[in-house]
Amino acid sequence: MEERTESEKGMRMARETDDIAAHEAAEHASAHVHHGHSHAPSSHHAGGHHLLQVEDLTVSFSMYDVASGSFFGAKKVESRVIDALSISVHVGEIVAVVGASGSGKTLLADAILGLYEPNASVSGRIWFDGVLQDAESLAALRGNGISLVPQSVNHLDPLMKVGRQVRGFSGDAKDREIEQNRLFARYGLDESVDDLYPFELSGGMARRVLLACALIENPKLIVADEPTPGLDLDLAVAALDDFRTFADRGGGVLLITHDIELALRVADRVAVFKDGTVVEETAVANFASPDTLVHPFSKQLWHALPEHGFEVIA
Ligand SMILES: Nc1ncnc2c1ncn2[C@@H]1O[C@H](COP(=O)(O)OP(=O)(O)OP(=O)(O)O)[C@@H](O)[C@H]1O
Ligand code: NI
Repeated sequence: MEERTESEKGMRMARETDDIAAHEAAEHASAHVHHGHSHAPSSHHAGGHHLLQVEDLTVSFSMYDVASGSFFGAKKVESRVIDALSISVHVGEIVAVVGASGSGKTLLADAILGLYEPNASVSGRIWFDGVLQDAESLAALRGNGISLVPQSVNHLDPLMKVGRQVRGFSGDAKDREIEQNRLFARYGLDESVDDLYPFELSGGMARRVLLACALIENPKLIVADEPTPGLDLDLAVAALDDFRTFADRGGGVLLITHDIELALRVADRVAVFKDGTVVEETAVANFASPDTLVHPFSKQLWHALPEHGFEVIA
């Protein structure tokens, strides 16, 4: 019930330059994680900013607590599902977000895309490409700088043929068609899929279509919310390799996934998510051993990996 409730209507607009200056200073004071991938290391030092920077993000929902009395006397309660979360993605980087089901990963994706449920109240700061955003500007960046690979295949328009959806409504029609053909070939989608409606797709095909929709928009940042379930291993690997290529060419990827093994293959850093916040943000290399991981939950995740015997430690 403190200052957070003041921002019911969306992201607080903290446009004071002092804020940003303080943030940049803090950023440069903290040690950067360097990794083996071949992007220009100057890209984030020169500009002094991240591609994406989320600070102190909090998302709560107001709901009626029917357990608290009679139905009509039910109190309205606030449930905080994302709590003071910070995360960043540099140019050239894939940051994997791993964690338990229901820990708020999809809500983080939604917040970055400027998608809010009517009963949500959101506070915090999100910078994209060095510019502080609000709910409206994030919504404007959707498909136009930031692309989402949504978790649910229900995001496809049920009444529009697949090819039309993949090509979208901006850009040069001819270029889009060429790119569509390339993506279809890449993901083993037959030409005939162009003419299908979403309900005619299998789950795996729908996933591949969602990937194509995001990649064709030529974004700077891809937020991928569980992009691989339902894909064969080689298609999942192909999808992640594409994210790697995309990042190496100067993009950024926030990769939300349950598949830690696959994530470790391509990511530069891992953000471990628990109960609505990032408990540890670490270089992929630190996942080589539980000793280089700091938080007990990260160690638990390590032990639960298949090659470490699915060991569950209380
Ligand atoms: N509109 C809403 N109103 C109330 N609670 C909500 C709403 N949307 C999401 N939640 C709650 O927020 C929590 C986080 O949900 P979210 O979908 O972000 O989790 P997740 O980490 O993506 O889970 P999964 O790994 O299963 O996809 C859940 O407990 C969910 O029930
Ligand atoms: Ni989710």
